Amino acid sequence: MKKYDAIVIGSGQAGAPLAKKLAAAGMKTVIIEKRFYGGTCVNDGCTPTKTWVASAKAAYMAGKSAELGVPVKKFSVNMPKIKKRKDEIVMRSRIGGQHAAEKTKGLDVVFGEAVFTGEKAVTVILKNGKKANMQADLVFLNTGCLPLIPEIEGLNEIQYLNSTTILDLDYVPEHLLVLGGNYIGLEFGQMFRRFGSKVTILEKSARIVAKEDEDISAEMQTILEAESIKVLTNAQATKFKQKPGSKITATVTVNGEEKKIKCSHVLVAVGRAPQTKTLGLDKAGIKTDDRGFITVNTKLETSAKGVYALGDVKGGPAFTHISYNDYTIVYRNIVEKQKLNTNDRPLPYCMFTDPQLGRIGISEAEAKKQGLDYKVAKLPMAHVARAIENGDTRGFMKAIVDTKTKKILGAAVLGPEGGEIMTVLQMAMEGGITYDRIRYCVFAHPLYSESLNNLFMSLED
Ligand SMILES: Cc1cc2nc3c(=O)[nH]c(=O)nc-3n(C[C@H](O)[C@H](O)[C@H](O)COP(=O)(O)OP(=O)(O)OC[C@H]3O[C@@H](n4cnc5c(N)ncnc54)[C@H](O)[C@@H]3O)c2cc1C
Ligand SMILES: NC(=O)c1ccc[n+]([C@@H]2O[C@H](COP(=O)([O-])OP(=O)(O)OC[C@H]3O[C@@H](n4cnc5c(N)ncnc54)[C@H](O)[C@@H]3O)[C@@H](O)[C@H]2O)c1
Repeated sequence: MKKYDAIVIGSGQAGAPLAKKLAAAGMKTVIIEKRFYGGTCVNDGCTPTKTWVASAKAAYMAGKSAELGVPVKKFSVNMPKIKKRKDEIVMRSRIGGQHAAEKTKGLDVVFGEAVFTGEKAVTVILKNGKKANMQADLVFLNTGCLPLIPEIEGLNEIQYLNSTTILDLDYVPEHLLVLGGNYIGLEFGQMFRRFGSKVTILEKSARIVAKEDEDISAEMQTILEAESIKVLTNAQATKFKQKPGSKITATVTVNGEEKKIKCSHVLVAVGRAPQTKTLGLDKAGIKTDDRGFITVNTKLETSAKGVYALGDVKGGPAFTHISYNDYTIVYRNIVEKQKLNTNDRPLPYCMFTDPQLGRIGISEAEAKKQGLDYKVAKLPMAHVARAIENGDTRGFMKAIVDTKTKKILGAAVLGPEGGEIMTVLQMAMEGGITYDRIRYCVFAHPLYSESLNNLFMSLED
């Protein structure tokens, strides 16, 4: 039994930086990874998808360039090259992270699957089949999630894709049927439409991006439909069938009516499930909720003292920046003896459709539900000088403000550089800068953010 000060399980966006920092702080640390160093963000999430979003944007711009007076007579999508570029960027990031960890003094990097055998005791089933037993007073779980696969008749008999396996494609599917109309479904759906696939999106809720305000869902749908993406809401697949060598037939219910859709590929994008089943959590007294997510307090400590869960595996918002922030909270509390908790942090996020949807704070629906005294400022991108100049006026900016204090409570920016504009508003929120000040702020012309003047001019005092 090897004794460490800290065991980190999973090399995701919390585990990898945490392990290095703990070792640098003088704690003998081991990080255990069963698959690829860097976890989801680097290998199957943000890095590969945003690399493909860039290729898809290039295809979109090539098709649109005539509008800007630069006709591109003929262009093609070279999927093997697009995949190779993505693989190279992923590999650089994966290997870079792994080498940096391996070079860190006081840190052991072990490849294998970790399983609890007791309180603070872990066995690793190594890649060569051998076992390694280890123990530590502090254990950090950063085991992440995997795509959730719903039980639908015939789904397991077809070769469906998920957000990981779709990244292996080196060709463009003829007709991609996407289950799920949120982050993964919309980002991949738009991407593959731009690569040349016919795309149909099935969303079980009454609208896509269903957690956002209704005007966001409606505008997003208009944007996608303008690219000839078929969006079906109140829609669910009930059965899949495929005869050898022929197309997949999906039986779907749309608004209660049954119909058949023939497609060449199916992408399942209906959420993600935690990787906790095989961890042996019961051996260590670590509790989960009914969906298997690890229960933590606001300091990210689990029901077992000295065992922490970070990132997606603890449930709640599943974003790289949240996982990374989890690491800083845990590290600063343990090593720097601070008293940080998860309640005090903002929750920004950005959906990387084109245009992006940048979001921070509360939505209009939430303000209404909470009975707040609020006002809504709204500005169509068609009124934004930079958007007109760039020839892309899709979307709008929207901010929810407190009527009395004039503070910004939340914002949604669906438009070009929506994530960056949202971040400007996030900084104003964090700094307590009120909307009446932003209205007269001097911003460089003609930036998108300059239009925050006009956004808040739209409010009557
Ligand atoms: C397609 C896609 C696109 C995304 N795009 C974005 C985006 O643009 N922006 C954003 O903020 N977020 C995005 N996300 C979400 C983001 O990737 C995750 O929230 C983020 O990676 C956090 O992951 P994590 O740190 O919780 O763990 P992960 O990165 O999932 O790492 C967990 C690691 O633990 C390992 N592991 C699991 N069990 C064991 C075990 N028993 N023993 C050893 N190792 C184990 C796994 O192999 C894995 O490497 C995207 C996700 C997907 C799927
Ligand atoms: N840009 C980003 O930050 C980004 C990008 C991709 C993924 N992610 C993260 O990954 C997580 C997973 O993304 P996701 O899009 O798979 O999950 P999600 O939970 O965000 O959305 C799943 C969607 O599928 C719908 N759905 C559920 N069951 C369905 C069914 N049987 N048929 C049709 N629709 C169904 C849901 O109503 C929902 O709209 C997200 O929570 C997000 O945090 C983030």
